[in-house]
Amino acid sequence: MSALLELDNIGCGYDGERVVEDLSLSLTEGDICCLLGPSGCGKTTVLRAIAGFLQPSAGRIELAGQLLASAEQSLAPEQRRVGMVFQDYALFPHLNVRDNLTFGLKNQSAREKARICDELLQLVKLEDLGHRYPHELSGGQQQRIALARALAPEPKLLLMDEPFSSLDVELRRALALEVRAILKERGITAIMVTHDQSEAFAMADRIGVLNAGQLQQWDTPFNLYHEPATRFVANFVGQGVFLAGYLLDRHTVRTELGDIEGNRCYEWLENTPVDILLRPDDVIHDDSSDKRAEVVAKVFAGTATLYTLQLPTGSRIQSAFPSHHDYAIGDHVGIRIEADHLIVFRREEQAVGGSHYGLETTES
Ligand SMILES: Nc1ncnc2c1ncn2[C@@H]1O[C@H](COP(=O)(O)OP(=O)(O)OP(=O)(O)O)[C@@H](O)[C@H]1O
Repeated sequence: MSALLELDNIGCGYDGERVVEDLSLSLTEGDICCLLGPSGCGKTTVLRAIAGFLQPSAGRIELAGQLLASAEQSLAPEQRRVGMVFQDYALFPHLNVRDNLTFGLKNQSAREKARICDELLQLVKLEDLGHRYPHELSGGQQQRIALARALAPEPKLLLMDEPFSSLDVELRRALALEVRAILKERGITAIMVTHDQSEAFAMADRIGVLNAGQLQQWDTPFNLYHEPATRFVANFVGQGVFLAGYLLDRHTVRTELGDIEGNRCYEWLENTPVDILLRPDDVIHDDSSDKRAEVVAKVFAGTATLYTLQLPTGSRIQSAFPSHHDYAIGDHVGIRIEADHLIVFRREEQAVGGSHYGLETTES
């Protein structure tokens, strides 16, 4: 599949101040992507630049080979064939659902508009509500109508800015999956902005993680979790903690939990100080293990309980135990590490000898 949208080193901001720097990404036709990141990192700013509400001060934005914007020129929003769904639905309160849906259709006959309307109402499964006014619809129904309205002019690209954030958690999840199915059915290419990871994971083929206006990684949900490219992504996506250690050889990290061997080769020298990312599913409950840790916090989550465990040196790790193992704060539990995808980042300090990090306590 070819790239539909290309952002090439764009920079943009407000009042001469750059908010987004050197951002490049390429979106394949038919893909749904999410921009994910903490509040204020620039997600909406990127969306506004693509929609045409903000002109980039550097770089180029192209859609299907056509230049949408650069520092020198900018195509008007209505000429871009880019649809937009907003957080607050933005339906016209004085128009009923059918009139909302056809509002943006200027060149079609009444008959053609009626056909498009029927088709879209069927797509979002609200066939019987065409006569209702926005205030007579639930939040989820309003957002489905807002989606249908954005699809009516057949945009090449759909942008959605936190489309589910006004809805309660249960409805958000359900609607995220439903909207994904609708977009896939129509082969719509879309970008959604969210700061909710589970929503991004449920919706997206590809996720861009932003921090302070910089794209940290543009990847599949699987790779973001298992192969985070930066410390920020490792911290921001999923759960887990860093445990200090140093490189024993090119495959093995020595930590206070013993020597942990991963499935890859590191290019750093022996004794390089590193931090190893341990996800809760890398730390396995094992009563027969001689590695012990103290339970210092626990969060029950149905099928599993997330324990925060303190090691003899005071370092803390997390582990998800099946929830029928019920331990109390202060209990000591056996653990072992099972980490195939060993995620390691170099720690910026002097190389160390073998007696650091309380390793004496865990070496046999
Ligand atoms: N119209 C504006 N004028 C000046 N600064 C702005 C304007 N809009 C946004 N900003 C600033 O630009 C930065 C990025 O804002 P943006 O809305 O893109 O963040 P975001 O990642 O979408 O955040 P959130 O998740 O909170 O919506 C913030 O520091 C914000 O204060």
